[in-house]
This record gives sequence, C-alpha cells and structure tokens, in this order.
Amino acid sequence: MQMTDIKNVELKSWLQKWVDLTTPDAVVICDGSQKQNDELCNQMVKSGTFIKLNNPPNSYLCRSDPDDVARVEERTYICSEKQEDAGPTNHWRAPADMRAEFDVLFKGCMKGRTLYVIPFSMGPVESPIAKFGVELTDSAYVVVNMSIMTRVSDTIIGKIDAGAPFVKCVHSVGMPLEDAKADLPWPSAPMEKKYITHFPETREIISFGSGYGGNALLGKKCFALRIASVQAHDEGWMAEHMLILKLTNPAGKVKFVGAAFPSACGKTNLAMMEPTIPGWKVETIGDDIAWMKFGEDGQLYAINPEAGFFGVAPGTSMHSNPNAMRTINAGNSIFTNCAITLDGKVWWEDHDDSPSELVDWVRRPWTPACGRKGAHPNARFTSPARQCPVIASEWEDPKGVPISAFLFGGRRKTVVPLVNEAKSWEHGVFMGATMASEMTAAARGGAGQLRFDPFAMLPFCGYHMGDYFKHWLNIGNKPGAKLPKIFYVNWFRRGADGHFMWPGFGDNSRVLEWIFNRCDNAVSAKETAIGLLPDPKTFDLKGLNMPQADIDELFGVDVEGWKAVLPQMEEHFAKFGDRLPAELPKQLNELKKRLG
Ligand SMILES: Nc1nc2c(ncn2[C@@H]2O[C@H](COP(=O)(O)OP(=O)(O)OP(=O)(O)O)[C@@H](O)[C@H]2O)c(=O)[nH]1
Ligand SMILES: O=C([O-])CC(=O)C(=O)O
Ligand SMILES: [Mn+2]
Repeated sequence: MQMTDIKNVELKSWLQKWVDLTTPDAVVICDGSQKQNDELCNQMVKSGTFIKLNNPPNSYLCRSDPDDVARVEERTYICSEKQEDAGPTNHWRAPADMRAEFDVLFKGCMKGRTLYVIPFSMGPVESPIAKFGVELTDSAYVVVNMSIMTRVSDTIIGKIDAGAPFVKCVHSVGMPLEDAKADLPWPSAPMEKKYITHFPETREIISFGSGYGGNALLGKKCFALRIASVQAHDEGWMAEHMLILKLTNPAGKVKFVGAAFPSACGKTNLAMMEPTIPGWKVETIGDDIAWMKFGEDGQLYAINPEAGFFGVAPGTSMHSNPNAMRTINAGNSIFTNCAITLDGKVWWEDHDDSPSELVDWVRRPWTPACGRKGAHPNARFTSPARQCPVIASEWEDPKGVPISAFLFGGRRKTVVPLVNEAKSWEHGVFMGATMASEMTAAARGGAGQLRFDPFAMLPFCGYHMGDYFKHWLNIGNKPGAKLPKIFYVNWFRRGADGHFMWPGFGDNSRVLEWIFNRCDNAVSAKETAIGLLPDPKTFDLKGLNMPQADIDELFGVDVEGWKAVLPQMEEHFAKFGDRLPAELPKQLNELKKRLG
C-alpha cells in the first residue's frame, strides 16, 4: 500500500503534514505481515540495533541507550486546553505552546530515515470495545514491537477510509541522520528534549526523543490508558491498568478477575500463575490493560486491548513464572536491555541458567563476581500473547469477559494485610483512591519510595484524577449494574529482617480461592475497622509452614500503622481540591472513627 491509496481525507492530510515537517527519506505503510517484519529485523541486525539470538528461535536482543531505559514521567504531559483538566497529578503544557515547540523539534527530524505508518487496532478488530490508531514513527524497533503488542494491519486503513475514528499517534526518536553519518544502534534525544505528550480533546499523542516501551509504543500506555481513560470517562466505560485472568475452581466453575497493581508489582505474574492448590486453574486474558463496558445484563465486560506482553524480564524464571518463560521460549520475541551469553542466549537476574560469563546490557564483559547487574532492572521481553500456554480460549472474544472481582494492590512492606475485601463499592473506590506503593524501576527515579498511586493509574490517567474518582463512583451508581466485588491485596509484606512474609507467585492462588468463594458467599469474613478480612483458620494455608507471627501480621489489623497513614491520606486527598468527590473524605472519616 502507498500513501496515495489512502482515501480518508483526515488521515491523508494529517500524514502529509507530518511528512512535510519531518522530511523523511521514505514513507512505508506497514501491513503487519511476517515478511515486512522479518525484513525490518534483518535490517536492524545489519545496522547493529538487533542481535539475532541462537535461542529462543526467531528472537532478537536490543540494547537501548543507557539513558533511555524506562518511562520518563517528568517528561510526560497532558496538553488539555485548560490546565485544571489535567489535574494536580499530571504535568501540563498549553496545547498551542507545545505544538509550537514541536514545530521546531520535529522540523527535519526524520531526515535520512524512513517514516513508518502503523495502522493498528487496540482489541480484536471486530470487537465493539476495540479502537483504532495510526502511529507514525521513524523507529523500526517501534514497528516490530507494535506488531507484537497490537493488531497491525493495512486493512485498518480501509476501515478508517470507511469512516472509523482513529487516534493520531506521532513518534520520533528525535535524531535525524545527517548525510553519510553512521547511525547509532539506539538513536534518541537528550532528556531535556524528550517529550511524551497527549492532547485529550483531539485524541492525539505526540512523542519525541525516546525509543523505550511506554514512551514509544504509543498503543500501550499513551493510547490504551491516557487517551482511552478520557474516552472512557466521556463515554461511560473504563480503561484501567489491570490484568485480566480466568479462574476455574475444582468444580469447573469460572470467574474472571481484573487486578490493578502499579508497574512492576506483579500483574504479569498473577495473570499467568500456576496455582499451587490442587484443582484450581488460572488462565490469561491480559497482563497489563483492561477496557470494560457494561453488557445488557448489567455486568462489566472486559477485553485485553493488547496482543502481546511487554514484560519485566528480571525475576522471570521457570520457578517464578513458568508460563511467561514458555511464552518467551516459543520464540518470535524481542528482548530489550537483557544480557547475552557467549553462545547467543538472553540472560537476566534470577534466570534459570547461571552462566559464568556474559555480555551485560551495556555491552561490557560480565561475570557473577563483578558486582554489577547483567540486565537492567527494567529489561523487558516482548512476546505474542497467543504463544502463552495458558492463554484463555476467550482472550479474543469480541464481547469481552464478565468481571466478578477487582483486585487492587501494590508493594507495601508494612501495614497492609494480605487481602482485605471492601465493605461496599464506595469503600472499594476509597481503597483504590488511597492505594500506595513503593516505587520500582519501571519509571526513572525514586525506586523504593512510597507514593500514592490511585488505582495504579497515577502515571496513566489522562485527566483530572478527582474526576476519575468520580467516574469510578458513577460506574457504581449505574442503574441495574451488577458490580464486581473489590479486594485490596498485598504480596509484599516484609518481616523486620526483610524477608517476604507471603510466599507469593503460585501461592497467590490461595488468595484467589478466598476471593472466588467470597464472590459466591461460600466463606465467611471478619468485619474489621479496615474492611472484611479472612480468618486464617478458614483460609487455605495448608503446607505452607508459615511462622505464626507472620500469619498474625498478614491477617491482622495494624491499628497504629493505619492511624499513622491517615494524615498522609488526608494530604493526598487535599491535592484534588473541589474536584474530590465528597464520598472519599466521608470514607476516610468513617475509617478514622472505626480505628478509634
Ligand atoms: N515477592 C513477590 N514478588 C513478586 C510477586 N509477583 C511478582 N513479583 C515480582 O515483581 C516484579 C514485577 O512483576 P511483574 O508481574 O512483571 O509486574 P507487572 O505489574 O506486570 O509490571 P509492568 O509490566 O511494569 O506493568 C518481578 O520481579 C516479580 O518477580 C509475588 O507474588 N511476590
Ligand atoms: O509502559 C511501560 O514501559 C511498561 C509497563 O507496562 C509499565 O511501566 O507499566
Ligand atoms: Mn504496566
């Protein structure tokens, strides 16, 4: 397909405008074919961007610039017309100013490069919940990753020609290739020129200077969360940073669960886990993002808008996440910022293999004794979801799957118990709005610090977070709604000596069992000041041999600990000013009273 084959006037003129500004040497329309992808991979092997691996098959390693390894929240902007619509949790730039700056930054920025046009669908193309986008990029790395993460096809252009709306996404690595100058393996722009910007009113994304994951694969965080959260608010549905899993009990009864945990807090692991308790089965619908709409029966139906996994590599092993390893090992994967063994296999911390020598992610020789990490802590694998051995048969069902429970969670060393059921939808929204987590390597800076991350959406909500809380409350007020039950979980509680109190991973199935049974009112819960907690006597701890002191902490209410966070919650709420829905301070007051 050629530019001249595009009929839709809006698409055509938008594309022409960016071609004129960025002056690429060539324009290529991506068709999503294996042939085109293989050609791009071969080209990147030749240019030194990719290394073809010996194993897994048809897979590549890419090492980024050491300064371009994660999302950059401090360079991420919501460019709404009014600053107050971006809210206190987003960086804001006036759209006209931002566009004027882009006119300068993008001028000639694709010189010497190819502009790829990527037509893609978020969600199964025929799903009423799916949406289309077109990403323009000068990065072949972005093209091949988008081809795994989304459904890329030139047939989408036909649908846009026929009138389907689309989100406009523009990306450049921000480094023109001057005549005769050799390209870098990972071109990118310096930090002060990187911009990841969203124009909610016009449903546009413009990203400059970074090639990494959530900064550059614009279908993911930028579209499927920041822009989609605005669309969802306006249209009465939900776009959430949630995995979706299918849970089957030993009697063969099925429930679907959505779970929101911040980046690098266990979504991929939970979505693919192998239960340690007999007879239970977990299958995957999605591992990062859920789009949900009410069905006629009043239930929320969820689709996974993505088609692949962009998973955290370090920590992934046959022990922790065997199904992720099997997905990867089936091949057709791209690895970013992992180490490579001398015989051409990828490696990262806690990998099943223990090589005595390798080349680390910054291309230096590495040995286990050298004291450095072999892979970057935010090293990632990109793999097709269809290769996951536990992908659920419903994962591409256009109507989505009905959700019975929402889980919220994060990394909390102290205070927060293993699982806590909300007393009501409103209490559950309060739990989501006061979620906090210790920061990870998935975003630059601040790792380990505790921060409030409401609904795991702090970096991803495309509008005023106070209005987003209201949207959650409104969902609960929809007439005839059959709402999911809400639970707050914490796999990361630690003892004084730093050990994890809860074994986690496959043993999280024990928590899923309790949740499943709570949805059916088949097990009781203790009413406490903070919510409904399991009784460790009726909770399945068989075979764990946990110290009683850990059980007491995981299943108890740390009254003093909770009291100590109340002022922080108050301060957190104060940020939202008059856009904070009254239900939330009311819930906080009730919690305060119950704690005494
Ligand atoms: N202790 C403990 N660690 C866990 C558990 N589940 C996941 N982790 C670790 O948490 C890290 C991130 O897990 P992921 O499942 O990749 O996180 P994610 O939420 O999918 O991350 P994003 O892709 O950034 O959104 C890995 O190092 C895991 O080993 C658990 O139950 N217990
Ligand atoms: O967006 C990314 O780069 C990776 C990711 O899933 C997250 O950080 O939540
Ligand atoms: Mn994520």
